[in-house]
Amino acid sequence: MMNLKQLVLASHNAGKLKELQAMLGESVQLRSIGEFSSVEPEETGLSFVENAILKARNAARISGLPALADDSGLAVDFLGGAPGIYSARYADGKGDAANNAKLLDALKDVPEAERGAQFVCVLALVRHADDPLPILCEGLWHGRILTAASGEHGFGYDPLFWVPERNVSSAELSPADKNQISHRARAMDLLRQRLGLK
Ligand SMILES: O=c1nc[nH]c2c1ncn2[C@H]1C[C@H](O)[C@@H](COP(=O)(O)OP(=O)(O)OP(=O)(O)O)O1
Ligand SMILES: [Mg+2]
Repeated sequence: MMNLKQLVLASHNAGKLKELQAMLGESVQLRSIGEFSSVEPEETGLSFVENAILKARNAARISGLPALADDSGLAVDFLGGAPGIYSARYADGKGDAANNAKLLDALKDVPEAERGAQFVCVLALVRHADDPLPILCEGLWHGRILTAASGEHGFGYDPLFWVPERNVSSAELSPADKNQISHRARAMDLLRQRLGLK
């Protein structure tokens, strides 16, 4: 289908690169778009799908290689699905710690039963910048937002995301465990199937 030994990851997030590379194994080498450019494209889409495609096309254009993009985020029930596609920008670009603090504040006094949330991941793979048929795969992960941060692993909102099936926060899971059950793992599972890698 395409030469998957040279796949560029359209992401400047080191946490994503680590997780996706671990899931793909050694048969596919993911190269970061950071090797080619430090300019991040503006994520102007209104959906995870649109932003994933936009990032993948941009990376393919810059690198000349097939490109994989991951657009992901946290949809909190009590907030009507926010921050959603704006998760990375929730605290106006001040970073993970500020995002987490803002989320804790937004859910202050909200009881446990109303703290449901989903991590969402959309993966988009394009063979070239103008590919008319991107491969799209989605994964969801259901959990709850904690009332305080817990755990040191992972990135982003992991310290605030309670994983009911394991009784720990996402940041308390080992990387290997997170990579078995996360939203990203589910999306990658579908992608591997679509590519005939499993
Ligand atoms: O497994 C996860 N564990 C914790 N947090 C996560 C996860 N997956 C996504 N997230 C959060 C991080 C960021 O606040 C937003 C993604 O935003 P998103 O634009 O897709 O990624 P990004 O800007 O960090 O890197 P890039 O766009 O270059 O791929 O959702
Ligand atoms: Mg981003």
